[in-house]
Amino acid sequence: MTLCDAHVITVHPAATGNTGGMTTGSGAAAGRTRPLLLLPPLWALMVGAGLLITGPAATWWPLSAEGGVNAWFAGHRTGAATAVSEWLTLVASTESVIGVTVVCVLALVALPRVPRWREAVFLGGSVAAQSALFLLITLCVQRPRPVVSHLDPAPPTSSFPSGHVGASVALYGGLAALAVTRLRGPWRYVAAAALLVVPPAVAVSRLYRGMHHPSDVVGGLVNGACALLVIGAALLASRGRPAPAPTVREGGRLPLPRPAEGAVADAPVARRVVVVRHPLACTEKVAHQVRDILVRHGCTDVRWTSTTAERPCGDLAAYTAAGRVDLVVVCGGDGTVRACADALAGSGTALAVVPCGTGNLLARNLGLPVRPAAALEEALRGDPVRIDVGRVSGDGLAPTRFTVMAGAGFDAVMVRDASPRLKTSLGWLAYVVSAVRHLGDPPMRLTIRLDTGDVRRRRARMVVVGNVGSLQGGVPLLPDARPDSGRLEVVLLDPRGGAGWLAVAAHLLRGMTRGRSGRPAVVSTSAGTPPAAGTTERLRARGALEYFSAARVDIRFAEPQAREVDGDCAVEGTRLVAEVEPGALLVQLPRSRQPALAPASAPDRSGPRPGPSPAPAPAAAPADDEHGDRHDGPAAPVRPGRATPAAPAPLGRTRDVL
Ligand SMILES: Nc1ncnc2c1ncn2[C@@H]1O[C@H](COP(=O)(O)OP(=O)(O)OP(=O)(O)O)[C@@H](O)[C@H]1O
Repeated sequence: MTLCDAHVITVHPAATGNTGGMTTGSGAAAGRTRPLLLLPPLWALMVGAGLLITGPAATWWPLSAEGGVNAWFAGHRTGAATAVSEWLTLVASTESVIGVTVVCVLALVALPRVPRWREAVFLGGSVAAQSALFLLITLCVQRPRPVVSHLDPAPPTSSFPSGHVGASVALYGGLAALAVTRLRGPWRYVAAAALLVVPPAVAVSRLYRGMHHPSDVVGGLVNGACALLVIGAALLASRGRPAPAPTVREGGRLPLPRPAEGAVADAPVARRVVVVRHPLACTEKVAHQVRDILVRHGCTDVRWTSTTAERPCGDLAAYTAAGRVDLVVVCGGDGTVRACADALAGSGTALAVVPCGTGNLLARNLGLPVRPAAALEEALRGDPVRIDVGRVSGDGLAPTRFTVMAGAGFDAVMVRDASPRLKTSLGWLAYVVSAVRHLGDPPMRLTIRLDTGDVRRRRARMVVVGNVGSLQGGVPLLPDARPDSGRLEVVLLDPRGGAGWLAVAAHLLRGMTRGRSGRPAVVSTSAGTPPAAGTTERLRARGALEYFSAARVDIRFAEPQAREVDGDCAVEGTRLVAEVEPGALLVQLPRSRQPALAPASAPDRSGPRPGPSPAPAPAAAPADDEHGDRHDGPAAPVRPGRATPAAPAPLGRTRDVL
């Protein structure tokens, strides 16, 4: 089914998880792996060359002159040259090559905003393929080491081919290839040139140290280069230069290419689509992919709007006000998704997330692929699903909606103080760096009221109210949060000393490894008093984490505190009120993320449709809180993009560049 015949379903509570990596059709994958078939003939050729060198051709020129070359190097050894050659040998030693490869592979997966799985596999695969070829060749070819004094202990393997040289070609040549093809700017050529110097330098060092004949190092160069070319052809060749970026005109229709041959079979008729693009987060390449995917899915009426710091969902409100919009494709991070969700909640227009941000927590929690193109492709093949949104307000904080989490204290200062430069280079690790700086911040004094329950006094370093619960890496901050639960989950963090922080870390790590089984048991916190009706509360990690669940949460701080909404920082204030709008947002989700689908006739929990009519909200009886304020249940809904007149402050941009 495609968007054309979409119906409304509800998301299953377990529809969480995450995938990343490559999405390829089986035919394309088969074509791509074809170069790997070259490896056996390459091995045979190398073995043939080795047998020739050690057999009939051993006395032919230039092989007959190889002993002279080794003797010349041995006769010209100096202290400095020996030290340099020792260092070069170390750079290409088995331990170094394995260590550098592992670090680079991990960095390729963990550091970029979107994990570079293909590049990581290319690098690791090239080094592994080279090693395998080397070992298989030395099983068949036995060549003694040169007859000069050796500066290294001679390994038991054959002198032909050089393992050090082969490994250095695969590793440093592979890094050079990645630098040229995946980095930008002129300095990438400088980096590549520096990396490419390593293998020849290692080759000379092996001759100098008397460990190999010249033909051995040539064999090593050929071995490493062949492994690199074969694995590169299998993994990278099809992803060469991106096609020219589309001309995405603000508000304009896109020039429509003819549908590609691989167009989806059941492509719908023209659909009215608005693409909201954060121009700094969503690259031209991704925009181009989005355009092509939409075309393949038969979406011919596509309007693009760019966001700005002041208009975080661009002209979306104008488009939805002007007429029917079937789908809003959001190309940005959680901040852009939040702004669009705020405009679309209760409207019946579906939203598709193209994760282009640093955190992309909504996409991760909904189990969307983290690669932007794959996320859109899968979403368009799926169905619109209703999820809850939270609605947050406070002193100086205009009522607005969130899809992930809102909070105050530690997480808010972490978001506020994350360096824009580090976010660009390290991605979400920049938040970790910022968090470490605030580990010693003093706790907040606060009161919390759940639904119409009692006001509880607490101290905490952080309070987070979540619609979904996982942070980057699957850290289960709110293990019971479900985007369709009709409730919000709350956590108070109050670790006492280093032991408290360790207990929190251990608890979250256990939750990561155990997944859902790590959810906390329900316990009463107030000496035998059962949880109030409709709310639960739990203490975990030696009391450092306290969990609550409610449809409405009212938090007041003794002192003004930093606050954040879906990763955008808000002005400091003394109050944070959050309430759930059950099923208010339609999100296009892949079928694979919907283990159990409710029938198409599932009741629409979002209540009223767009416009000024009130959105649904949990029933809450009027009540006075301890400050004497009257709550008349959930507040009236926020009109998309509207701020309350009470001098609200807009959510702040936390970085200048992405
Ligand atoms: N053209 C622009 N120039 C500068 N800032 C912008 C622009 N467009 C949007 N913004 C700001 O970017 C923020 C949203 O960025 P983004 O979508 O990447 O969210 P994020 O919160 O950083 O998410 P993530 O953590 O997933 O990266 C909003 O604060 C918005 O005001």
